[in-house]
Amino acid sequence: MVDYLGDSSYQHGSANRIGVLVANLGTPDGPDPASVRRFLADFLWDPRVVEAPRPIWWLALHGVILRIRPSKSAHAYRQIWTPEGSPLLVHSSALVKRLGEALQPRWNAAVALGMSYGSPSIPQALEELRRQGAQRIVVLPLYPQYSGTTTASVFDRVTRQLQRWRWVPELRFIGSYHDDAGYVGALATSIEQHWRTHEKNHLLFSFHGIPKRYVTAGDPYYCQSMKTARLVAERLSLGEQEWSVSFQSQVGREEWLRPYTDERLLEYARSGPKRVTLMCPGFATDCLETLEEIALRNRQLFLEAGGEAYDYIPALNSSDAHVATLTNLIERHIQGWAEPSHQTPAEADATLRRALRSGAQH
Ligand SMILES: C=CC1=C(C)c2cc3[nH]c(cc4nc(cc5[nH]c(cc1n2)c(C)c5CCC(=O)O)C(CCC(=O)O)=C4C)c(C)c3C=C
Ligand SMILES: [Fe+2]
Ligand SMILES: [Fe+2]
Repeated sequence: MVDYLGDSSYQHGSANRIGVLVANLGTPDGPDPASVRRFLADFLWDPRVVEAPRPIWWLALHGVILRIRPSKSAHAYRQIWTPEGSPLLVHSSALVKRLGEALQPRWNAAVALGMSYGSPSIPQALEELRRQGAQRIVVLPLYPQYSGTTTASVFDRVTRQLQRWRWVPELRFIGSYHDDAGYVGALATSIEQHWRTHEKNHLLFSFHGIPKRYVTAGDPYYCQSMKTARLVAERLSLGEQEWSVSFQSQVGREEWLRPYTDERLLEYARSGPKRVTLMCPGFATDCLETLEEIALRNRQLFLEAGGEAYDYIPALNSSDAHVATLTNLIERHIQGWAEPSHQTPAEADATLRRALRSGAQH
């Protein structure tokens, strides 16, 4: 159970460092059915994601879903796969690299990317932070709106791994940033910039859906999504007819949050507005659900049903505005941890080594 008994170098490398674990959902290792199957088996078995009685769900998952969905999803992944790999991983890695460049010099913080499903995993990221001497860890799930299905599964994976640590770090967990002024401002600026070079059309905010039942049971996701959309619309001084919200990516037969993005787009294609701008504020980075479902599939659906114009505004990804916003968010959660240091990390290390040599207990 405890892996680190007798590891004398444990956390002494650069004592008292701050670690930042940036978490995202994850993605398959490749756009082939076998890789997608491995990813979906892990993802869809998470009781945070699918709340169903385990034995029945196991039979449905392994008996039906994992026999059909992997090849369909692999086909979708192939439409958006890049030479560098899955867009979600490419954008998340670039974002985390830039966050590291911003946070390392100011706080001597170590930053690592960990995914709930697939790799790099959350345990891998935590072990990397531990190796780098992180004794205080901020966890930032890249989900602006809290949901039990996403944010809480990051929490589960973090705490499950920390149960194996002898010396658990101090921990701060960022639950959501759906109404953060920097985040709202970055979205609004991104839309304004888009409208400088494209026509200003009806703005449809499409969020990933979840089963309606979860919201009825207390998940704040719907309210936080609506608030984000309202705040961005207010920043842009949009009138009531100029924007709306919908929910995408339903899976299965149960009712999910409405209106569904594809159904809403078909209504718009028939009876207007026939010219739309799409944005997905709930996705910190572009991924299958934005690039294949929104930018390709729904665009085609809309235009073939009589729609006239359809623009997709990319996620914030590793843009300057996103890096600045998240750096600021993390720094606010570091406050009070990072006291002005009277010793450089090297001096602190030397002090510790002296103490250990002189036989001091620790
Ligand atoms: C079956 C239930 C699902 C729930 C509930 C759910 C919630 C949810 N998901 C995201 C973000 C992402 N989901 C992504 C892919 C994806 N999601 C589901 C199912 C549920 N999601 C599936 C089966 C898949 C895999 C792809 C497919 O087969 O359709 C992704 C993209 C991953 C990628 O590799 O690019 C993201 C991101 C949120 C934010 C959310 C609840 C708020
Ligand atoms: Fe999803
Ligand atoms: Fe999907």
